[in-house]
Amino acid sequence: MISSSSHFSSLLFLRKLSHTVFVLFRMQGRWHLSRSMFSEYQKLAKEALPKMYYDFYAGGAEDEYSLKENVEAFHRITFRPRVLVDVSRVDLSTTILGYNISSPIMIAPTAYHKLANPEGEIATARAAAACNTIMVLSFMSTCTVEEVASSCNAVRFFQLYVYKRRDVAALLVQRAERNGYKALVLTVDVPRLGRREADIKNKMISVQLKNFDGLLSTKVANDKGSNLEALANEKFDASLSWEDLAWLRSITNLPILIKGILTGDDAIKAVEVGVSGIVVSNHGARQLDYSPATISVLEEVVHAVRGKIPVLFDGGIRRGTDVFKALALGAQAVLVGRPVIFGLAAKGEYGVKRVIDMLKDELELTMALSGCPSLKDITRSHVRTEREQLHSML
Ligand SMILES: Cc1cc2nc3c(=O)[nH]c(=O)nc-3n(C[C@H](O)[C@H](O)[C@H](O)COP(=O)(O)O)c2cc1C
Ligand SMILES: CCCCCCC(=O)C(=O)O
Repeated sequence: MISSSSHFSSLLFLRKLSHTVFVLFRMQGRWHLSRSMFSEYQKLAKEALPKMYYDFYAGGAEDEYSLKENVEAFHRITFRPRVLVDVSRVDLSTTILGYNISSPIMIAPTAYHKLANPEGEIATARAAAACNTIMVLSFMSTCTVEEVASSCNAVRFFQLYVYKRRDVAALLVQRAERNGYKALVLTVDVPRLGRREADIKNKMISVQLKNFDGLLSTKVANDKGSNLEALANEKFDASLSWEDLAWLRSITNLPILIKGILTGDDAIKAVEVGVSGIVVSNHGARQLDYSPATISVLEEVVHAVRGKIPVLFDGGIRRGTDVFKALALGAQAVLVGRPVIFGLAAKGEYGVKRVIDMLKDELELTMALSGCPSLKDITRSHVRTEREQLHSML
């Protein structure tokens, strides 16, 4: 990782290769190739994991166009920093749905943490507590709702998929509520599972999830392709629609956020049905390939919402600069998926904490260098989007 250092006598170029930003720099007379901390954790995760699991975590849908775009669209946004602002103290703290957290960086819901580390979601939750941030526990968690709740004092939200067996979804919601989860995050972009070709080739497994013991089986074992795809086809309710928000509200008192919004039109509907927030997300590019990079649609959604509910964001966050860009374009906070999993696979709870701390440190530096002592100082005019750059050339 490159840190601020006077040892660098030259910095040759920045170039994008897949998810990795390489910087060739000259230090003490020799050329070195550096990579971001994210890609170092990704590399460690790849070494630590069986290929099937690594491919599941890292992969996207079909051609993986959106997977690359989620990351690369950030690279096309530049800064408009302000100088001579007192940044001797930089405050990253914020409030999400009334909960104070140390920075606007939260943990996205991701499935199957025990495939990355034997402690599973408990390790992730403990890292969230240590970083004083919010973890969104996946509906497809390998630890139970109760185990994660009793493992630490992290503020936890619970992500919900709606199974055809609505009674099972309702039971999980009630267990989450009883165990102190503070909000529900309804994921709406998986009526069917995206075509993840690595998982199909690897015949990705689906394990029995303890949350559903005694309720239904989540283990599918066939050798025809992705068992996850088979499970989703068997269990997920593809008929879920806007009308079902009323049903969800009738079974819980928790605030409901909708995750998976990509257009202003759907954002307006979300406000109309009365949810407490939305997450702009394309599911880490694992569902509809050629869906837009999430950062490229954030502003459209923010404008449509007109400040009525908080807009959260995920997809492609790999650097503190990415967090800053999302906030400048109107997100209240961001969620990170793969970086957390790679931290978990590489170094367990410590790895997750390191990944979050690294993003926080980078965000703090970005704020200082942009002249923003607090999050409210980050404005739209601190970034220049690709469209603005093109416009200025006309
Ligand atoms: C391995 C993996 C598993 C995921 N599982 C879930 C899940 O169970 N529920 C959900 O709503 N989203 C899930 N997601 C999507 C994430 O919540 C999030 O939208 C995405 O990872 C953000 O992109 P990023 O990985 O580039 O940070 C998953 C993503 C990955 C990579
Ligand atoms: C049976 C479907 C499993 C989905 C696994 C979690 C998820 O959302 C993902 O993107 O992967």
